[in-house]
Amino acid sequence: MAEKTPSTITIRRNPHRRARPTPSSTLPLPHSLPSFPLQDLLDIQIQHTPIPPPQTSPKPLPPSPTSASENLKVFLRIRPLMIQSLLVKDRNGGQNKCGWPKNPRLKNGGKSKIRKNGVCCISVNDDGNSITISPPSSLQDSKRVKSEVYEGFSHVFGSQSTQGEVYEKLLKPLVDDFLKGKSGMLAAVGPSGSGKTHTMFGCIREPGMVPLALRDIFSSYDSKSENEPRTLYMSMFEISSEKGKSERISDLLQGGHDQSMQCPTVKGVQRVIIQNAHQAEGLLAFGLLKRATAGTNTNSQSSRSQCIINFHQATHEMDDQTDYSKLTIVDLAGAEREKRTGNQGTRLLESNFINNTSMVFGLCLRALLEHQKNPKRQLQKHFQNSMLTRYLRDYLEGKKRMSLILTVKPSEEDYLDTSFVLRQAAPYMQIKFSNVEEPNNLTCKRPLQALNRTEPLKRRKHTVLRVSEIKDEKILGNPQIIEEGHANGSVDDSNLIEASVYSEEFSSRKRIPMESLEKSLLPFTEADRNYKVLEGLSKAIWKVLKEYNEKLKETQQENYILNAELAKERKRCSDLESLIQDVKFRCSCRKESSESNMNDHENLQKTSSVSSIMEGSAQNSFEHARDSFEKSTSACVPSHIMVEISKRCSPQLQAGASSENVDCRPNHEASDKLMNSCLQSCKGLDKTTETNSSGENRNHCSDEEASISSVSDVLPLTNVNNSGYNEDLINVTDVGREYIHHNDGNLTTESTTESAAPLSDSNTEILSSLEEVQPLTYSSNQESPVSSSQSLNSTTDRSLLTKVKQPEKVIQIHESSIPSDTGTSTKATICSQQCDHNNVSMAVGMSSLTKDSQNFSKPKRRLLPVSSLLLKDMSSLAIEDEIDKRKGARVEKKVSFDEKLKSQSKPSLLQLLQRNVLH
Ligand SMILES: Nc1ncnc2c1ncn2[C@@H]1O[C@H](COP(=O)(O)OP(=O)(O)OP(=O)(O)O)[C@@H](O)[C@H]1O
Repeated sequence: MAEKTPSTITIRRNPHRRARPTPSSTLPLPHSLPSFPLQDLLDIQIQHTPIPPPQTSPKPLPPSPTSASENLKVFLRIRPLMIQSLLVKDRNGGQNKCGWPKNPRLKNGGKSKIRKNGVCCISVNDDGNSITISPPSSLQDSKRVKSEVYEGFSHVFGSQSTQGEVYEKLLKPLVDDFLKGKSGMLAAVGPSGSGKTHTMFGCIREPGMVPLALRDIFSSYDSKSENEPRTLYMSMFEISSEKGKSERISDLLQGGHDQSMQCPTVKGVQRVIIQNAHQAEGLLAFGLLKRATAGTNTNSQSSRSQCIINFHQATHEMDDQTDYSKLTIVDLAGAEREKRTGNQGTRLLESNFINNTSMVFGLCLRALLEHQKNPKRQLQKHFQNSMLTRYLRDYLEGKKRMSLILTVKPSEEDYLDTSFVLRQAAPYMQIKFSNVEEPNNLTCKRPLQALNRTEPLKRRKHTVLRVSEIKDEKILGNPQIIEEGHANGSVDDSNLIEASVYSEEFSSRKRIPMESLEKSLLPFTEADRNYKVLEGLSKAIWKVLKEYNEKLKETQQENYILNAELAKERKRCSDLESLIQDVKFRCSCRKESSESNMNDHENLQKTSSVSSIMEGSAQNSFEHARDSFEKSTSACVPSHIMVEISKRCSPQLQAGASSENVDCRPNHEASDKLMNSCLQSCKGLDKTTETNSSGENRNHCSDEEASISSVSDVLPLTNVNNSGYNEDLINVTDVGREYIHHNDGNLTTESTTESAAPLSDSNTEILSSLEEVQPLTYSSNQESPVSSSQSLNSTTDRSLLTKVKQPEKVIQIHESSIPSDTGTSTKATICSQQCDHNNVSMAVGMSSLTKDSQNFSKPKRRLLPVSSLLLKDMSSLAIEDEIDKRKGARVEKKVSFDEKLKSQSKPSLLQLLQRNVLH
């Protein structure tokens, strides 16, 4: 059912809220929103304070004289300008020991600007506690930088101040406290070449703070020696850069070596008992000579390390390791800009180290100031970032008194460096030392100070595991620190370190209840869980990377194998190519050498195949044809010819059929002679052709034709290409021509006889037939274009006939019987097979000549027409090469045409023979 929807919607508005005054004593409820303090905002009265002049910077708050706590004393000393000019003079005069090239960015090698150094940019105000620094005119115009006033210094020493004046105000109070048992420290801070080392150590004519302090101390000892005999110890070492990568502590006293540091003490640094001031000055001079210095563009003898000198005072009742008071004097290496110094290489690495240490030093003081302004804010542990600050940790954390001396250069050229140092150091004056240790507390050494803090991560892990391990033992470290970190919402690494330190310290002493343990373990259990999660994640990543590494190795192995196989295949290909080249070379050699054509292996195989084919069929046909031939020609062919035919043909055919290496040359010659003999024998047939028309011969002929066709089938002509066939035809033609040539010789001797008539009469047809063949001869052999008619008509021209002849062709003649229906017909079956383009093996099955005629008185007359007709008929066959047959449809047509010719060749040949014989 559909619910009924109200026709009207009533919106209920909440009643108007009235702002309730929040009781000041009670906190607001968490769910109640405080009212917007509009009335309070309207009641605020804006006080129109006078705008300070633009050229002056906002004044830092001066230390309140009424404050009970003691502020950090910051002194300022301005180096004389004259000295700078002298330094410049030395630099230009070649007396500068600086071996580094001058900064190329400085125009004219800095000479023009150096001359401007005569202008001072710092002026000491009348109160003696403030200065006014004015930028150069160039900066005032371009960047609109105005003059700045820095005040609040404990004292400002002008350029004309002496070392004694500085000592009286700077170090004398610290020395007095030192003698009274109060520890203190004096550190010189300032840019490079500003006079820190000069202020601290001075020279023979103007001894610095340290010699003056020694003199003051020993004078005090001399006056109080009888009452309170004390022993003064001295140590001197430097902290320098180790190739720009790490820090190194070197003992500067005689016989000192590189030392290791265990905060805040330096392990192994010599403590030398000072007997008098003269001895101490000698040690100082030795230490300064040993100190790392180098020349830069700003200072010919620039300090490259932080030098620390400690004076320890002890009474005779104390042991060596217990100090009554301690005075530390630190000469920092001056911060420097690369643009000014032009440092390169090692100097640049040193410069980075020096600037880094100076920066950390300033950060520690800033952190201390911020912590003092806001005690809830955790004191940053910047002191861990350098050895110097670690060593001076107590001073930088405000637990011991210290004083700073800022040294600056007054020239306009150094305006940027000077203003930077002043801007950085101005806030330091607000640092207070409210928790200064009493003199008696100086003897107390914290156990944690002996711990090495260079491995905080390792210590933290150890602490976590340690806490988890001691969970059952209900032992925990300092709960106060842990709770402090827990109250702040986060546990800082430093707190963990501290906790670990104090846990070790207190673990053996204090047992706490279980509730506190569980409460204090919360951050550690969470950290432990996070640690385990990260550990599992890292293990998983490591496992995946390991698997990928294994796959990569497998792939590389496969790649190697494939490369090896590829190399093998390439080698094999190269061998095959070389083999092919060798075969080609041999083939070319065979081409050139016609005598050795048949020696080729493939040709031999083909020849052997042909011979093998012929062996079966031709042998039978031969036997049959020979019988027929002997039978038919026994009457008309002379007996000696028959004997010759029998002699030459039979062994050759038999040998050719049986032997693989058939040398067709003898067969060729034998066949030529056989042909000649046959033709000669046929000469006598021309007389009987007209009278011979017996039907027996026709029947016999049909039988013989069947045998010939069978031979033709066995010996197909498809292996004969155009050229080969033409060559074969030429050979056949040559046979006839030889015969003609041969007869020509006979005719020459009998030129007036009757035998000359057939050459001119009936042999005109032979000539015409040969004319048709002759172009093929020239086309295939590129002979000179001599017309066949001419050569043949001039029967006496032996040269031409000889030219037509190609003795290189290998011809193999097979005898077969070609019966003629007229009794004078002659059939020649050409069975040729071409092994290659230049190797022609031709088998001509010479049919037996059947003749009924008994008269062989003029064999010449009929011989020529018969052979010419035979050639003409054969030329008209246009037998194609088998290779061409395989090439396509066009070839198929030819194949069909050949087959057609094969089927039609017999009647046409017979017709031609009959027609010519009748003619
Ligand atoms: N108040 C001065 N009176 C006379 N000569 C001074 C004064 N201040 C510095 N000099 C000279 O200036 C040159 C550079 O001074 P010093 O080597 O003390 O500078 P620095 O601040 O120590 O430089 P760095 O930090 O590179 O070591 C020295 O030859 C020194 O004698």
